[in-house]
Amino acid sequence: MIKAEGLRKRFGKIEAVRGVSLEAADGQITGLLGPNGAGKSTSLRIISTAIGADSGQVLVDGLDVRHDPQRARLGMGVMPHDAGLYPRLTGRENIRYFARLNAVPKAEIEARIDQLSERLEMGEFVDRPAKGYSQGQRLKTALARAMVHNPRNLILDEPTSGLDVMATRALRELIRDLKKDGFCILFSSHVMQEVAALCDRIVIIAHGQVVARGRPQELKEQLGTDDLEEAFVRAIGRAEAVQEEGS
Ligand SMILES: Nc1ncnc2c1ncn2[C@@H]1O[C@H](COP(=O)(O)OP(=O)(O)OP(=O)(O)O)[C@@H](O)[C@H]1O
Repeated sequence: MIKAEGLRKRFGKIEAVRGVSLEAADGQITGLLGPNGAGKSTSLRIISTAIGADSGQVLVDGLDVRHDPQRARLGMGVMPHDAGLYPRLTGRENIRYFARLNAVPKAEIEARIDQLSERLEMGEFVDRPAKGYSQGQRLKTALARAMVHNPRNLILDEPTSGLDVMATRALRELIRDLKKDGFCILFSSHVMQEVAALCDRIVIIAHGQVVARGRPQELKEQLGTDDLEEAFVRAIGRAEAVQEEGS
């Protein structure tokens, strides 16, 4: 369970995140949806402790990430926007390195990697250097790495970006399976169809602020349309109108 309250983050003159609050429950898929530059990655980076917020609070399974970042991190698996693999290491070595960082008992590491490699259908490439990986192979390795310490909360930043149709479908299936297993999944996307296909709850963000939230059906009702894509466009349009009034 992830709970963020009043997150704010400024980079010089740019206020990237301006009071974002959101909740992602166990056994649910929560989508953070917004156009380019809306503040999705920054919010997820704050939640996953990659960067600190200027203000606001993040609780992961009730633990305040600022007070106990190490313990909070053990409860989270994070797949950043750029997979961030070490190119000279093989997939297995990348995953093993993370397992050690996250205090997975040495005796369990190889079995865990084999299990994940099978679940994610990594095949022979897991033992090849990451340097030559395709985008899909990079993502699978990054996901295995995020899951190696068996965290209950998964944070995925644009997980399907750059994947072909088949790989996107496979990843969606996997995310649905993880949901059935009770994981709390929070992922970001700028593609409405992507979020519509997967999410139980959607949080729409624009200009660093949450502009609408709810189940897909609730969003359609709130924004007065039967079409989820149109609902997204209307929510963003309203945020832009408010932004222009204020400037
Ligand atoms: N390290 C940084 N230094 C300066 N500005 C930054 C930094 N990180 C993010 N920003 C700015 O903050 C704003 C929000 O960026 P962010 O990456 O969170 O958006 P996003 O919603 O994830 O966008 P995208 O869909 O394009 O990845 C943007 O204007 C971006 O340029």
